[in-house]
Amino acid sequence: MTVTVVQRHGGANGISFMPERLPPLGGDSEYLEGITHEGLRGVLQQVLERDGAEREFMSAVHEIIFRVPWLDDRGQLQVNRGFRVQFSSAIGPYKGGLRFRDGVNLSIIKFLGFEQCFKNALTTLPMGGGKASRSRRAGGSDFEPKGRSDAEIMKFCQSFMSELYHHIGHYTDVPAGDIGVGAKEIGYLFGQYKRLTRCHTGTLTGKGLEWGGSLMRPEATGFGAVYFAGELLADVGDSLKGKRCIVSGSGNVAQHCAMKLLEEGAVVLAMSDSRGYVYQEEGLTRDQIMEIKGRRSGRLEEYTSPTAQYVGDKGRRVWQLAIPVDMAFPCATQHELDRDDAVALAEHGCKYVFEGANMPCTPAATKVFQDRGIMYGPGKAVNAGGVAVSGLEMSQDRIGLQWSREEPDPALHEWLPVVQVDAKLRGIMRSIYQTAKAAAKEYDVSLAAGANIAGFLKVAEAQLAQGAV
Ligand SMILES: NC(=O)C1=CN([C@@H]2O[C@H](COP(=O)(O)OP(=O)(O)OC[C@H]3O[C@@H](n4cnc5c(N)ncnc54)[C@H](OP(=O)(O)O)[C@@H]3O)[C@@H](O)[C@H]2O)C=CC1
Ligand SMILES: O=C(O)CCC(=O)C(=O)O
Repeated sequence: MTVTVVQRHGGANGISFMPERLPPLGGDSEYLEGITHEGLRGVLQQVLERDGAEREFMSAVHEIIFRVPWLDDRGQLQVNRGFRVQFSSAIGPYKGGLRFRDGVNLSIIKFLGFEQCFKNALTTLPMGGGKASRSRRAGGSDFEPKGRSDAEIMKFCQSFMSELYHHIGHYTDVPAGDIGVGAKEIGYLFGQYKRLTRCHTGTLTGKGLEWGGSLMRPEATGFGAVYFAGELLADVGDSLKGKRCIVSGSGNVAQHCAMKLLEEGAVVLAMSDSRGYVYQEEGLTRDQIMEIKGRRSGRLEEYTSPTAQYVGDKGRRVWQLAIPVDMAFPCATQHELDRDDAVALAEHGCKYVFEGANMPCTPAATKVFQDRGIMYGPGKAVNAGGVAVSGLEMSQDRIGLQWSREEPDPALHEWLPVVQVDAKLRGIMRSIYQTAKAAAKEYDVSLAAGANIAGFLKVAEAQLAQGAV
């Protein structure tokens, strides 16, 4: 069952307009007018009770909220909530990740979609023969895969896709992974999509290499964050070599960020999860990070090492580690780094913060960075490498080829232009940095505001050129 909440005469922020399905804003009863289906009325009533305060935002975007029923291993019926929010398809199909995590709600999905819009605009990908990128879209569910069996995850994914497939397609809307959605979940989602549509198209990214995925999609976000940092440091006459770094999280983005930092000669002091962190004075080794990396569904507290220390997080977050630190890479989740954490980082000598996660620093934290002269790379620029390689995956799916990671494949380069995914990713991250910097200079604002302006202008100009539809 789907509940679509849209406004009759277009959205207040002028970004997205969808056909009318429900009456315009007004009293709650207006939303329910003419809806005779008992179940649908019940769901709508719940939506209004839960999210009724968000009327203005509800009117500006296309939101889809649906029930996801599935049977757990005990044969008990479970019902989760599924979400999808589409903002703008001005510069290409909607594009953005799916998040499966306890506590996911419409507000989180909206913020992710909003950031995604401008991030995608910054990627400058050549698509369909022109210079285009994808527009924003975000989705997910309050389903928590942690602690669930593979069979349960598969059943949930199949039920989730049984509704979502109505709204997606390789030229319409292309989901990917985010927190709680990795290669396994993408596989189950894709299988169900294919079963329902009978089409093997590139409708999801982050697919397995053998069935339409791109090399380097798993690494792309974390590697891209380090490439962005390298660009900024080089620009100010500094380098990553020997830099003492704290990386939060230990999931996809954090792991690849940490591995790339080591490759570039930096030192990774600590990594974390939602319960604590692992720390080693002289820096974690490649083997230790690889071992942490293997713990996707486990807990860091179960990680044992003769040298590294596990610290349970009882209000003392990884950012509060009382050791000299040069750089911070928050790569876990939104608002994980607050004002006190920013002050602690500043006091321990931190000079750079790069957001691998989406909006990990609170506004109060970014104010501290500004006041203390800490250089700050915003998420929509720093972590855009993931969606950029998703864009490359879409291109590969369209032409039915797989590009190489570094060296061109001699069998292909005779007759087709060859793209080396790693070089392309580096180039995209360089271009994002340069674009944000140029806008910051032109408008005399911070790098973060420069990234916002550059992303916004691309979307707005495309939209205006298309008659503001
Ligand atoms: N995957 C991608 O390509 C992209 C991801 N991002 C963003 O990067 C971030 C991480 O995503 P991803 O690595 O894919 O997700 P994963 O699910 O792979 O990993 C998330 C990690 O963050 C940890 N975490 C969650 N909440 C907290 C918290 N409050 N404090 C400390 N650690 C926490 C998790 O720990 P635990 O196991 O305890 O839950 C886990 O280690 C998100 O903000 C996502 O939106 C951005 C661009 C692309
Ligand atoms: O690869 C994608 O489509 C989206 C990745 C993502 O979730 C993000 O950029 O925040």
